[in-house]
Parts: sequence; structure tokens; C-alpha cells
Amino acid sequence: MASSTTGTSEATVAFPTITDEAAIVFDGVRKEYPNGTVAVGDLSLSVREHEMLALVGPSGCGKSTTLRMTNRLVEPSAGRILLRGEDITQGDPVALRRRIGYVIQNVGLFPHRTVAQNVATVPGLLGWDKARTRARVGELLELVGLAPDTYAKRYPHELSGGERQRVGVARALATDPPVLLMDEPFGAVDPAGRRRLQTEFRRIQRELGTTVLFVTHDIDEAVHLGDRIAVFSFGGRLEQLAEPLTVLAHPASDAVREFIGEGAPVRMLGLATVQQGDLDGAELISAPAPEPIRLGAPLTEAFEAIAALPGSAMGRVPVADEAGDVVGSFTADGILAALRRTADAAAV
Ligand SMILES: Nc1ncnc2c1ncn2[C@@H]1O[C@H](COP(=O)(O)OP(=O)(O)OP(=O)(O)O)[C@@H](O)[C@H]1O
Repeated sequence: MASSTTGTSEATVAFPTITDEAAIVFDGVRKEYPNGTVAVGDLSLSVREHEMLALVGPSGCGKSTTLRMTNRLVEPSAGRILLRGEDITQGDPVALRRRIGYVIQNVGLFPHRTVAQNVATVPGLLGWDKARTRARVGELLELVGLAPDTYAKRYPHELSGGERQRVGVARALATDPPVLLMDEPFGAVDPAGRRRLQTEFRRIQRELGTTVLFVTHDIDEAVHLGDRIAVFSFGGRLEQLAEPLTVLAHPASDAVREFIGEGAPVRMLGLATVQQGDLDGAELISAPAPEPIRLGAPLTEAFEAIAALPGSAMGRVPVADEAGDVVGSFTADGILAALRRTADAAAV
């Protein structure tokens, strides 16, 4: 992974892609708390290398327990958890935690340490020299969009909630851990800042190839960020593990359907795209031609463009390819056809 962190602006750099290799394996994992609560009954689940896997489900279904067993903040009662093939219950939990990044809601930054000192926490524990640590801190602050000259010497109380969250992410990535655990990572950020942070985080995750297991109660966040989604019901029972579109289009059980709620088609609009096969001919566009949308644009964009058309356009928007040439036209019926096609194509 380290090689992918350098020169990411060069066009030739290939980002790490998800493989079938397992980064984390839960094998018959159970957690019963001392008070008798069975938070996780018998969980078997694999997280693939370089993927972002969202754990979702109703409050109290065992998401955080599952996450915290992965870095042994909670000890499993039974079963095995393998990190890149190695049974994590065997070694030293403190050494394990230094190999796995962890980001939580409200971040938990050290209030009396500067931004730079916070980010340098784990490198410090690992005994990195000053020059290496300083260079890494600068690189990470740049990566999360906080100019080191402005932010390195500030204290957490001198930052906005979103900036604190970025520092939390930078701190968790400091030693380039292959695996990152995140528990409601963007929960404390306002909705507009949250979407921006999610998108930026996704970009960073793709560049670094970090395997991320994250907990969210927000299905939209799971759909936006997750390569796959694991839907839990009570007792850490795995109801469905699939790509976002599959979960939305083909919920595997009533529990999944109930968790997704009413908004599945609307959420699918953000995932499905305008494809050549959904288009009508360009000759049907009325003059004057409205602004075209892009081939491959999310259906949400197409929907907004169609809704904003003047009456003279007869509900038809031109669609242009990458070169800007108009290749067809699109209507509200096209949106329905595209949604249907997408739902059918989502592998069950
Ligand atoms: N330390 C503990 N001792 C006893 N029971 C616990 C403990 N921590 C969690 N639980 C219980 O275990 C179950 C699962 O909790 P967990 O925090 O894993 O759920 P969650 O899905 O993350 O919930 P939320 O979405 O509300 O954060 C709940 O019934 C909870 O009350």
C-alpha cells in the first residue's frame, strides 16, 4: 500500500482495487457481556482487501461491539477474528491497536496537544524519528485538506467540528494502517459538511487502498461510502451482505426492508446512471436545445435537469458524451427504465 501513497497526482498511478483476498475474517464470533446480553451471537463475515464495508442495522444490534472486537477493545467470547490471516486474539492487544486505525464520533483528540502532536501520536509510540514524523504529519494534513502552516500548531478547541474530524482521520492514517475501523465517523458534522467530508474521505481511501470497516446508523452514508453493506439485526445477526444497489433493489429479508425504509428508489437514483440504452434519438430534442447532461451521470442529476426544463423542451433533455457531442435525449420515462434496468442488473 505504501507505494500508492506517493505521486498520487500522476496519471499513471493505479489505485489499489478490491480483491477477493480477505483483510478481516469473523469466524463464528460471539460476544456475551457479563450481564448476559448476547450482543453478537454467531457472526461469520469477510471484509475484502481495500474495500469499504458498512455495518448498518437498528440501534443495539451489535455493530459497535463487532467493530470493537476487531481491535480488542472488546474481547470476543468465542470464535476467531483473523487480520490478514493472523488470529488477533493471540497477540498483544496494544500492539494490535497500533496496526489498526480507529476513528470514533467526536474524534477523541487530545485537547492539550496541537493538531500536529495529535496526528503524531502513533508514530511517537512507534519511535519514529522527528524528521520522519514531521514529514508524515505535513503530508497527512495536506491529504485531509488542512494546510499545515495554518493548522499544525492549533489546538482542537480552535477548530470547527468538521476540521476536528479531519484531524481524527489524519491521526488514524498516520502510520498508513492497512485496516481502519470507524464508528459513526461523521456523526458529529452538520449535513452539508458531512457529505463533503464523506466524498473527500472516499477519495483518500481509494488512493491509499485502506480497508475500512465502518459503523453507521445512516443508510444514506452506507450507500454513499460502502463498496458493500452488511445489514445486521439484533444479536449481530447478518441479514444481508451485498453491494448497496443490491441491498436497495433486493432486500434479503423483512428486517432489511424495514431498515432501509421507504426511500429505496430515491437512493437508487444516486447510484444508477444514465446509459446509452436508455436514450431516445437526438432528433426528438425541441429547439432551443436545453443544456445537455452527461452520459454516465447519476439519475439524480438527470431528474433535476428534467424537472428544471422549460415547457418548450417537452420534458426532454439532451445527453452528451465525454467529448461534448449530443448522443441522444432522455425523459422521465427513461429514468424509470434506467431504475428498472439497474434493479434487475443488481446481482442477488
Ligand atoms: N459493556 C456492555 N455491557 C453490557 N451490555 C452491553 C455493553 N455494551 C453494549 N452492550 C449491549 O450489547 C448490545 C449491542 O450493543 P452495540 O453497542 O454493539 O450496538 P450498536 O448496534 O452499535 O448500537 P447503536 O447503534 O445504538 O450504537 C446492546 O443491547 C447493548 O445494550
